[in-house]
Amino acid sequence: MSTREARAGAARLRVAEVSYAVRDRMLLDGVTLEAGPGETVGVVGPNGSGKTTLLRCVYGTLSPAAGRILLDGAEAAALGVKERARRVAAVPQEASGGFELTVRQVVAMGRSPHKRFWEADTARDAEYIEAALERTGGTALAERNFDGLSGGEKQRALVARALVQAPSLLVLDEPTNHLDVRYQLELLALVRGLGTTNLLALHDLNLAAHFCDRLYVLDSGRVVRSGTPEEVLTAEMLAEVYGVRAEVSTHPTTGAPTVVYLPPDPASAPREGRVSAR
Ligand SMILES: Nc1ncnc2c1ncn2[C@@H]1O[C@H](COP(=O)(O)OP(=O)(O)OP(=O)(O)O)[C@@H](O)[C@H]1O
Repeated sequence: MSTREARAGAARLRVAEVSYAVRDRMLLDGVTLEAGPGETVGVVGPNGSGKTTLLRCVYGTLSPAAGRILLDGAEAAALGVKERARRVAAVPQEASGGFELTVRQVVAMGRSPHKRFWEADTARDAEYIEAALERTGGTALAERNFDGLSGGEKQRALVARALVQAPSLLVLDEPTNHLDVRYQLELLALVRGLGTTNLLALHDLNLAAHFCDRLYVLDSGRVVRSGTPEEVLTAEMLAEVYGVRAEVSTHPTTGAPTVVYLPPDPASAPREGRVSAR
């Protein structure tokens, strides 16, 4: 059975005017975002702009101070923990400890929202697990200790765990961070091909252009641009939001916008809070 067959459907996500503050600092300030069923939506923006905070609010490890998060029209906060986990699977940025579990055991944990806590794994669970391991290139890692894996291998195991959860919304925070270029491309193609609704934080704007249907740009906790990659990825946006010079063209083979970064103009002063060019 493929993970595509296992999927419960694709969710409609609506984030409406969500704010989140720590002490008196607004990390998210009235963020509104939508992802339609089956859409792959990218969240981009400079370091510290609020991407991880937003994703955590969506997958439920943070509760927004204001605003609403709706899954297929239902308040996410009102869903039970297990029901939310049946609908939303997350691949967080930092893999926490594997508690000395094997990769197969870590991946199997993704089935738990679908089971009673005393229920043993069934043959069907095993099929989900094998299919997810295979699709993420993790079959050969299955009996390895999770804590002993490289960053990229851990990332792939966590994606496999999210797949066996059979979510209708998949939330991935910098999923390509530790991956070599082949796995970056394979992983994003896999995620896009699942048919789930996908929300991804990405730093690589060329990958975002190629794999996302729409993008939201965060800056200082606010959405400052949104639209198709063609609409959002402009030299003007890169200068304004990231403080970099860039040229954007349409790739002759893929047809996607392609960003080429230029060295900083020595005549222009560095942006406040940014590392100056050496
Ligand atoms: N618990 C916290 N207490 C105080 N500040 C926090 C806390 N969590 C996050 N922040 C701050 O909130 C801002 C947004 O953080 P967040 O991790 O959401 O950004 P990001 O866009 O994901 O960044 P990056 O691209 O570096 O991963 C940052 O300035 C961060 O330092």
